[in-house]
Amino acid sequence: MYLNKDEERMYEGEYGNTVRKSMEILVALGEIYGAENLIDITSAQISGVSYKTIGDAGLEYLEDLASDKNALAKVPSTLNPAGTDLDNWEKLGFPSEFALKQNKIVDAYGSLGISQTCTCTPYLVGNVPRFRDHVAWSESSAVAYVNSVIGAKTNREGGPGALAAAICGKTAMYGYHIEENRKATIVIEVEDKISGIDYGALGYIVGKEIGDGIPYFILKDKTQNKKKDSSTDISSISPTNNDLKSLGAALASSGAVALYHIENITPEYKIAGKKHLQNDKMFISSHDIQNACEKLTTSDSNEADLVCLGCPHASLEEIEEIANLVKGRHIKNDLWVCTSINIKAAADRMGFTKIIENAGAALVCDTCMVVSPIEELGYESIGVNSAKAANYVPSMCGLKVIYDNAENLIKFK
Ligand SMILES: C[C@@](O)(CCOP(=O)(O)O)CC(=O)O
Ligand code: SF4
Repeated sequence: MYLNKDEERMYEGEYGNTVRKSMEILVALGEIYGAENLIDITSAQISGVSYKTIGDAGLEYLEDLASDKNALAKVPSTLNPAGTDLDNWEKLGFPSEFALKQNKIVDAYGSLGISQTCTCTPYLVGNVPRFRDHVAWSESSAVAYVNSVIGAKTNREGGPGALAAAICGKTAMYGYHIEENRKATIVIEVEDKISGIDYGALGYIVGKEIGDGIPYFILKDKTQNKKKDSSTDISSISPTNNDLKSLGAALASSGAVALYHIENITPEYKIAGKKHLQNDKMFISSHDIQNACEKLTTSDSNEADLVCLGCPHASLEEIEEIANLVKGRHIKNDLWVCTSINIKAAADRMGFTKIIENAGAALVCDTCMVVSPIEELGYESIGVNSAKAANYVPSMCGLKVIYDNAENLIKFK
């Protein structure tokens, strides 16, 4: 692989051990994937933050990298969710040994110049690349969002690869960084109008079917087409950014999707094309969506001990919707709304946090139902409106799942 003079100096260790090790990781990845050179990136997003997923070995690795005071991230970089709410772990009942180790992990990242904002929706809080920027992100749902909705370019990096990229300000030129590799591989025609949890169910079905393919969605609404007496072949419904974050998260969790296109909606749909895909088509009906929702529910009961919303981390609008739903009422189940500290600060000011807390629920920052040790908090069943969470919680936490919209999951006294 070709390295320029400065990259060679990094590789030889002239900038210290951490830069050298990081450069070695980037070159090794580049060689595995056949990259010819490195490219500059404008941002990084680093997974591998929760003590639950990286353990003591991960903590040691990070403390070793952070002991080299010459190493600092070269580009704006943020962290994935941690295993606890870093400020309120005690109040929420997280085990103290876990919380202590968790704080050490986040401190090590901080010493490396990585922003200690722990969120899987960094694109809502300032880590916002521009169209066509090269970036190195690793949270799979954020990778899907930044590639598809924003049109920046990233591979699905692993945690160490994204951290190495942050420290060097570079990544290897292969995969989704190359224009040619961003073309759609299958057309998915969604025949009936979808909303709410249907987007997650759709992502779940398609991800399972296509693995690491690139879907080109056409979202239709049969009823509307009938009314207009036309059956045009273009997307006729318009998902919100929240719908897109649910769709991408699900696609990336049941499959290894990193990029999707939606006709008339996402920025690259015209270049990604569908003309070359005459024979590669899949049709999804409301019946398929209903089946997927049922499959994602593993609990026999219709009432969960804990309802956990915000996977990926909730936006301010989603928090407002929850506040409107619970305002002046008392919730029977425990309810967590997971988000970033930045969005919570805005929710505090808007009065949403107070409303949610008065109803008996909590706005939980920095963490989520998958990467926190909820299995140690005595819950047996969980209600989620995220297909990604529904897909991961049984194996990552061992709880029974109910997959439904928030208004059906939250029970009132
Ligand atoms: C499940 C996930 O959202 C969170 C756990 O990842 P990690 O602990 O940051 O490695 C990771 C992913 O989907 O990329
Ligand atoms: S499991 Fe969901 S909430 Fe947790 S880090 Fe992943 S996307 Fe975010």
